[in-house]
Amino acid sequence: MAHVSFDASALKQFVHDNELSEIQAMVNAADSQLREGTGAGADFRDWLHLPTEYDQEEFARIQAAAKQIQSDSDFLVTIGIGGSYLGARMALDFLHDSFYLAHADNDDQTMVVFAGNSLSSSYLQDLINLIGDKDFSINVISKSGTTTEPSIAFRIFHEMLVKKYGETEANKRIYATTDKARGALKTEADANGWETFIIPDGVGGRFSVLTAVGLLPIAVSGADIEQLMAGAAKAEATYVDPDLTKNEAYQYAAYRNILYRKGYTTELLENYEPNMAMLAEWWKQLAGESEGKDQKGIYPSSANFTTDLHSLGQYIQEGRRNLMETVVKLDQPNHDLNVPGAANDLDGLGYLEGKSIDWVNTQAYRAVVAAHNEGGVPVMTVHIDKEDEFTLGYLIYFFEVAMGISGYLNGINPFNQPGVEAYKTNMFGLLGKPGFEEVGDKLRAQMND
Ligand SMILES: O=P(O)(O)OC[C@H]1O[C@H](O)[C@H](O)[C@@H](O)[C@@H]1O
Repeated sequence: MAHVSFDASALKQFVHDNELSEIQAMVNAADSQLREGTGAGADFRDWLHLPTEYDQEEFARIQAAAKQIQSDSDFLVTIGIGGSYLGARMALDFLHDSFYLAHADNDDQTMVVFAGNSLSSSYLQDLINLIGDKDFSINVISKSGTTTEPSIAFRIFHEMLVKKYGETEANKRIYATTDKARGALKTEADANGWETFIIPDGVGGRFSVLTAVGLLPIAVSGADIEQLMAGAAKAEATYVDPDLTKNEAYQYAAYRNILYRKGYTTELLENYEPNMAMLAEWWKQLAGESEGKDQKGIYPSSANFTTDLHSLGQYIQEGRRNLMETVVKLDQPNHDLNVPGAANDLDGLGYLEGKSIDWVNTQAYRAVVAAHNEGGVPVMTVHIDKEDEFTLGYLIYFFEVAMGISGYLNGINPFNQPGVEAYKTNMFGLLGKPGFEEVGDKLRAQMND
């Protein structure tokens, strides 16, 4: 059985059979842009071959660093935001049990915790309290080395580390993942002798989970990064033929573009497993930064089922008809339970007695697809067979390659993100960063400060 399979059978009333073959020529063109580097942003396609061409020396150093951290630390504070955070975070949720952090007192396990992904001081204080006087190391991750949120968090935990261990020992407990030559973090790392890992030039942040950015924290958590890469390598080999009848990742890209052009401008990535909520957050950056530009693009959103059927469900069923859905459906949960019997059957669930809860979950999924179809919402499904490293690597590559093709199909550069600078310039103005005084003055005048 395929580890990841794409199912468009519920699109029949929304997309005619001929439409897929009619978009094939455009897919061929997008494929050439992506594979041959003739499209915009061609310098940022090195993620395409990461699973098979990863620097083996660096991979071995990641494994060795993970072992070292596991042996000397109760916590790894992983500091980063956006592409320097979401991949590892979603992988941890996906690969570990639902109450991962509740095991923080287990001496045998190094807990990976995250900082620098918001500007919440309460969060930072809570994390400081959680670590308490336990042993910890830091993995600071930033391609640019100057992003505000991680830089502030790093100051906090760096200071805490030096206070606890002294300068020399602290320097041995800092692992910096950054650009190979440029940037503030690289300069600081070299000056202090921190072990460094590389975010390759040709890999943008949102495509970097299969570099040290994701691999080091994932390995520290105890997950098998060789299997993760093996799954991605299998996907790399699988999704090469541009023929839409043979390439399911390309099919996904094609269908979402066909639907987008019909007015389905928002896509919800959905799951039926709470530990996949962060998968959607990772996917939202991948899709949003890749495609939302030049005043166009599918708006990537998400919903967690069956939970949100009791909140967003009404809107999806009957609200404005601009929604499409992509369900990531797990076919085989790690655990299954049966619905227990009850003496009095007051809740009327007796008819489910002895049935597996996962079977109930799957019937819910099937019922929702039919209801949403009926309500005018096209639903696609990406089936995954289990929640393990191999399948996750496969799934990561499925979405990455689909996003590259999808961006070119919509006539944009999928690999830049010029729009993220606008708010930063304003923020630097308001914060009084040297060089941004004029912006600050102008904004304050507008705001009547
Ligand atoms: O890794 P860094 O340079 O710190 O960047 C972290 C993130 O922040 C930026 O604002 C970009 O929008 C993201 O694409 C990037 O992943």
